[in-house]
Amino acid sequence: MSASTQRLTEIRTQIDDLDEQLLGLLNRRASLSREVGQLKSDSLDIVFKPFREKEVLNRLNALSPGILPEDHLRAIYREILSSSRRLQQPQTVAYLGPEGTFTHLAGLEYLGRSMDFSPCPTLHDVFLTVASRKADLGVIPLENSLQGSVGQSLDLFLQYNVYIHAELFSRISHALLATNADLASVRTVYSHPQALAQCSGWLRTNVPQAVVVPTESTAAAAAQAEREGKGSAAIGHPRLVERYGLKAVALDIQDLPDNWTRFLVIGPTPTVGSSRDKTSLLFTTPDRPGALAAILNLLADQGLNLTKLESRPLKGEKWKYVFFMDVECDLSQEQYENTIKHLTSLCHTMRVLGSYPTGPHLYGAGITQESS
Ligand SMILES: O=C(O)C(=O)C[C@]1(C(=O)O)C=C[C@@H](O)C=C1
Repeated sequence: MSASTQRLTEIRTQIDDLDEQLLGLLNRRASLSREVGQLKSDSLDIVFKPFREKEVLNRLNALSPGILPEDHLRAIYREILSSSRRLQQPQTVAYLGPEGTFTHLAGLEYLGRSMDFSPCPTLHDVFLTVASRKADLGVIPLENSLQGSVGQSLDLFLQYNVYIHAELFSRISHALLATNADLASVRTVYSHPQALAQCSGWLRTNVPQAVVVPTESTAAAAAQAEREGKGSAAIGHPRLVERYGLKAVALDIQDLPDNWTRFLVIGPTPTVGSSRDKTSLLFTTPDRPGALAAILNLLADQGLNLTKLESRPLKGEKWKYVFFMDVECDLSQEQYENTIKHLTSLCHTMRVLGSYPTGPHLYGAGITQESS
């Protein structure tokens, strides 16, 4: 036996030994998690605690000697936490399907593979499924760094009593997918309106002859392109290639390379407990001069930073608007009780959509980076 073969045998024996220890430790962790699950079920508490998960990940990252890269540590723990949640109680996650949409892939990368992911044909169905408690959680796209808000998602918060539990940012890289690799033969390009808009420059330059047709999702577009064959293409995640038997005719076709979508994890009940980083609010203002300014001044006086303020038309009431606001602070804390009361008195209607931790930035393939 050569020296290197002997060393290899020694190393593998040590790895086996460490794996045994890891197995024991993972089982002990699982058993403790089950106990937490029992306590939660006795007090009707929610299984998914994103702030605690962020705390676990950040603490380990700070303690890590660094041989294992941060991204790997986070990816491994994503699955440990996913399994831990499942041991407490299997969780169904509704998402805008079918399989392979950006929402699905972002949800998998954030929540891990031990969740029961359940596709919904429309965003409306995701909200309905969560609000009617047919799913424990839902994943929805909220806004894109190039195209702005997904108006439908904002509007659906008005229709359904669902709450925000977590957010995540996912890098979006689009591909043109078709059964046939010849760009000149493309007559129709299908995709979700957001994806079509994010690639509009590329489409104009590279397939000017093609008609663009919106679909409910990028994966639905891929299925359509596959059904129609030659002459049809779809825009979506390159991974749709395997699911729908298509070719990736062009990669990275979004008009700007740094293309990110912010997704939200929603649930049927509000979150409670430990301190979170930000709060989302939905409100309407009285129809009088300075109504919005009074709200903004109140937050400014408290030293609270706004990270988003967007108005949407109030359906059925022409030229009236509803505001969606993100505040960089956990307004559910007791110290903000008076601020919330004051805010509510300044609004016509006001709903706290949730307080939650600042989300990680996901780069695909399970490698993640936490935002600062
Ligand atoms: O601390 C909890 O509340 C737990 O349920 C434990 C645990 C974990 O495995 O660390 C599992 C699920 C939660 O989302 C957060 C953390």
